[in-house]
Amino acid sequence: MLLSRGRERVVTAPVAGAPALEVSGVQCSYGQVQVLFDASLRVDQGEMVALLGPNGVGKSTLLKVIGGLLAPDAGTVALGGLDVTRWSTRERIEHGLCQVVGQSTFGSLSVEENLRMHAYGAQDREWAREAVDAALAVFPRLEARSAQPASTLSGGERQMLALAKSIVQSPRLLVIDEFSLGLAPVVVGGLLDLVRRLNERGAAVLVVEQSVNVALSLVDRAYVMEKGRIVAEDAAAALHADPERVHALMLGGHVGERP
Ligand SMILES: Nc1ncnc2c1ncn2[C@@H]1O[C@H](COP(=O)(O)OP(=O)(O)OP(=O)(O)O)[C@@H](O)[C@H]1O
Repeated sequence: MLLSRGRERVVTAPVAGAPALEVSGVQCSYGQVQVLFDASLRVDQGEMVALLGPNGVGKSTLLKVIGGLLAPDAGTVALGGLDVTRWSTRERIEHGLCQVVGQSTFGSLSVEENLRMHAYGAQDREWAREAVDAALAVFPRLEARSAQPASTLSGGERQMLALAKSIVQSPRLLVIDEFSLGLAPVVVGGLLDLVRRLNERGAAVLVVEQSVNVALSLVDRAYVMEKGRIVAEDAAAALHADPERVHALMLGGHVGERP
């Protein structure tokens, strides 16, 4: 089914019951150097999943493939049951993908202007205004700073703004890369609550996170990546209960090989 919203937008509705995200057999290279080898993972609708692994194993590269920033040499990416492997990043966003990478904001614009900019993509002014108000209501710290330039926000507040943008977008799939990086534990705790709330509002979540404890406290299931391959997959509770196994996996051991 095709949905039209605004002049240029033609968005395809997801297939009922299909996973929010399905990555199958992805191979990817930078020049002659292959970085991803047959990488596959799935995030069901309403599910929260973590992608774990030591530095440099290919996690961010896989996120770039999911976001359409890198074309895979082989394999497919499906969002809501639709093969989007050849879709542009913009088309994927219109189809419900939102990627939160770092603390990306426009520093010279105010908090509110940053949010409105994201909402403009909707080309529906009334909806945009409501979405910005709803996002500010979820983040009282941002609401109090709505007129302040984003460049003057703290790291945690900037991360909140990045997440608030995702509320404005109402994504079906929220992909977050390293949101705890450099933030105080109390701020991370608040952000985790907000991601849970976004999930309750219907977003499936894929999070790449260096801190295993942070990730496992949030998600239902986790994949572990090593040297461009997914080498383990388990329920977060099972991984949480077996810190030695997780430690070995994060050090690049081969414990708990994927069948
Ligand atoms: N633009 C690029 N050109 C060439 N090589 C790259 C490029 N980006 C990443 N790489 C290499 O690809 C490999 C995987 O990098 P990637 O950033 O995906 O790993 P990661 O698991 O996200 O690491 P980290 O946890 O440290 O962020 C690394 O060896 C990295 O040096």
